[in-house]
Amino acid sequence: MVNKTPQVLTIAGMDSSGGAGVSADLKTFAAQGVYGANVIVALTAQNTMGVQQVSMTSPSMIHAQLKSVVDDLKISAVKSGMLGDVPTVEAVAEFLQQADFGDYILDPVMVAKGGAHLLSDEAIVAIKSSLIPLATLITPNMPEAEVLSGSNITNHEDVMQSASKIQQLGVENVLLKGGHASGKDVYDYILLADGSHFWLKSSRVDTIRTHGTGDTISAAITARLALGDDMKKAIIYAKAYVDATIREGIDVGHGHGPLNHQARVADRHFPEVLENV
Ligand SMILES: Nc1ncnc2c1ncn2[C@@H]1O[C@H](COP(=O)(O)OP(=O)(O)OP(=O)(O)O)[C@@H](O)[C@H]1O
Ligand SMILES: Cc1ncc(CO)c(N)n1
Repeated sequence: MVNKTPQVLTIAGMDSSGGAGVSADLKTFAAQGVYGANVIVALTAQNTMGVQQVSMTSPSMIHAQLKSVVDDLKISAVKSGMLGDVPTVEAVAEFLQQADFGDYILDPVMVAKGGAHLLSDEAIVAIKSSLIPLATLITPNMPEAEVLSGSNITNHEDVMQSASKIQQLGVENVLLKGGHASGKDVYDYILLADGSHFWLKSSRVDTIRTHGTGDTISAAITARLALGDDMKKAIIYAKAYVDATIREGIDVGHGHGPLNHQARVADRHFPEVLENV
C-alpha cells in the first residue's frame, strides 16, 4: 500500500545550530511518530547567540521543492515558519491555493530569540492578504499578535481582543502564545473557529533555553492533526509536549539553548485548561 504512513510538511528556514526552524520541526514530527518532509525557503547561519547570515531560496526552487513533494508524498497537514520576504510568501501562497496538503498551520515567525528580523515589513502585509485566509490555525507570539492585530497587548483582555482581530483577517483558529509575558505562570490563549475559547496555564520554567519553542508547538499541533486529533486536543497535547521539552532541558550552546525534543510527555506536563474565563 502506497503512502499509508501519516505524512506532514514544513515550509521554513534552516537553523545551522539545529534548534529552530526546519530542524525543530523535523525533530518534533519524529517525536510524535509522523513522517516529516521539508521545503527549505532560507538558510540561516545561526546559533544560540544569534543569526549571523541569511540566504533566501529562489521562488522557482521553492516551487520545484513543493512540486516534488506533492507529486509523490501524501501530506495530510502542513506548517509554515520563517518565510522572510514577499517573493517567498507569494510562491508559497500560490502553491497552497492549488495543492491539497490538508490543514495549514501558519506560524508567523517575525523575529528570532536573539532579536534578528526574519520577515520584512512588506512580507507581513503579504502574509495578511495571501496566507492568513488559507490557514486553519495561526500561532503568533505576543509581539507578532500585536503587529498582526495592530493593537498593544498589556493584559488578558488585550490578548482576547487581539486574537479576535486576527481571526477576522480570515483564519479559522488562533493560538496566541504567552511565552513573552512575565509572571510565574505562562498563559496561552486559544480562540477556535466556532467562537469558543480557553486559556492554557502552566508554570513558567526559569530558563533561557527556549530556542525554537514556537516552532516546536506549531509542529507538534501539525503532527497531532495529521494523527486525527481535533484542534482543541491537538493544541493541548502540543502544549504538553513543548512544556516537556523545556522542563527536561539539555545543555547546548552559550545563549538561548535548544529544547530537548526527545522529552516524553507525562501527565505532569499537561497544562491547566481554563474555560470561559
Ligand atoms: N519559560 C517558559 N516556561 C514554560 N513555557 C514556556 C516558556 N517560554 C515559552 N513557553 C511556552 O512555549 C510556547 C511558545 O511560546 P513563545 O511565546 O515563547 O513562542 P515564540 O516566541 O514563537 O518562540 P520562538 O521564537 O523561540 O520560536 C508556548 O506554549 C509558551 O507557553
Ligand atoms: C530558521 C529559523 N526559523 C524560525 C526561528 C524562530 O524560532 C529561527 N530562530 N530560525
